[in-house]
Amino acid sequence: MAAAGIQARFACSVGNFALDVDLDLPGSGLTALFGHSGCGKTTLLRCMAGLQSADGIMRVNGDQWQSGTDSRPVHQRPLAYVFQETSLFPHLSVKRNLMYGYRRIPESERRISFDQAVQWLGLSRLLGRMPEKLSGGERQRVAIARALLTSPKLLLMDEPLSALDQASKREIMPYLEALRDNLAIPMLYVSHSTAEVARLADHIVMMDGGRVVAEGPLQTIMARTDQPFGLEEDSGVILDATVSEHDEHWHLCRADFAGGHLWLRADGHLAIGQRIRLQVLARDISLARSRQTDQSIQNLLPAMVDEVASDVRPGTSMVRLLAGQTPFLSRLTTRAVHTLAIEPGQKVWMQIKSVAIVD
Ligand SMILES: Nc1ncnc2c1ncn2[C@@H]1O[C@H](COP(=O)(O)OP(=O)(O)OP(=O)(O)O)[C@@H](O)[C@H]1O
Repeated sequence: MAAAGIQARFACSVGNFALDVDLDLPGSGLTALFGHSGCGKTTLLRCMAGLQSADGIMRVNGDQWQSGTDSRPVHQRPLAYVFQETSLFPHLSVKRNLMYGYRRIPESERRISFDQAVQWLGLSRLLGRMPEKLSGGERQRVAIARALLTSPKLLLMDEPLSALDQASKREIMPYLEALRDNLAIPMLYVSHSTAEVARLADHIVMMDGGRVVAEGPLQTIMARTDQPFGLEEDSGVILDATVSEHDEHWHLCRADFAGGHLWLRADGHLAIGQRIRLQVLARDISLARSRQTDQSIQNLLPAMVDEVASDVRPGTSMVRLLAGQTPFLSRLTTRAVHTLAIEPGQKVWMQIKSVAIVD
């Protein structure tokens, strides 16, 4: 049976820059390509698309696009590419922009219906508008819907939000989350922004100097004590959780995740059953050998110490913990680690001072 997932192995040079990657990525969900400017993210997308010639292999859910010198040209690769700057046809309405690619796909090969794309991107009220009458965020939503209506098997997005202001970014995020949760095809999403990646990604590829320096599920990468994500002050884990209970009296709500539950301040808009992403920063978790109830912190979770990275900076250590299978990070002084004799395998209580909803 054909292998699921994306196999992308490329070696190429562009001027003085060399790209050399060997990736096996999930065949669905959103994979973020992350790294400093010039590390090769766009070059990698261009190789995948066949826009940049490279030696290598490209397979998408069992469909081979390239193997050695046998390489399908870009127009024979069923993918869609969304860029930072949208290029809608200025003389066509939103609806006609959307129909442009859709009409060219034979009905039997259409995998996403017109109505479905319009609904996912919230475009029903915009169909009659001309592109010049759209905000930047609306234009980008139209561009994404138009890309989907070509029925791609892979969606490539190169910094699709970077030309937008903060308000437009916030507005478009829920649509991207809906795509991540509903689209059957994989999405590769280039971004510089840790906030975007924390909110949207299921999987991360970190690049540096044309190579992959870390790769894996978001939760796993964020919980590494060596912090390949490059975060310092903001190191912490991301949890997928579900709102399960409201405590009206104390204005709190309970969010369940795979390894337990956490209480957070109830924002009126959270509905029971709603899926949310939570961030718990390493600096907001302290550890105790026993369950301490005579203190103010309410979120107390039992966990096992998985790894201790001493002196990640002078005097500061990073402790990786597991609550069930869910990893957490706690940043402690190295003195506290010694005083409490924190070591792998030990059972401790995490005292979690603050939990934030990623939005
Ligand atoms: N046509 C070209 N000729 C010469 N060098 C190039 C060319 N295109 C890209 N490069 C170089 O290749 C390297 C990788 O570029 P690439 O655009 O892939 O990086 P990136 O990670 O996407 O960066 P950014 O986040 O700034 O978009 C850079 O050093 C760039 O200068």
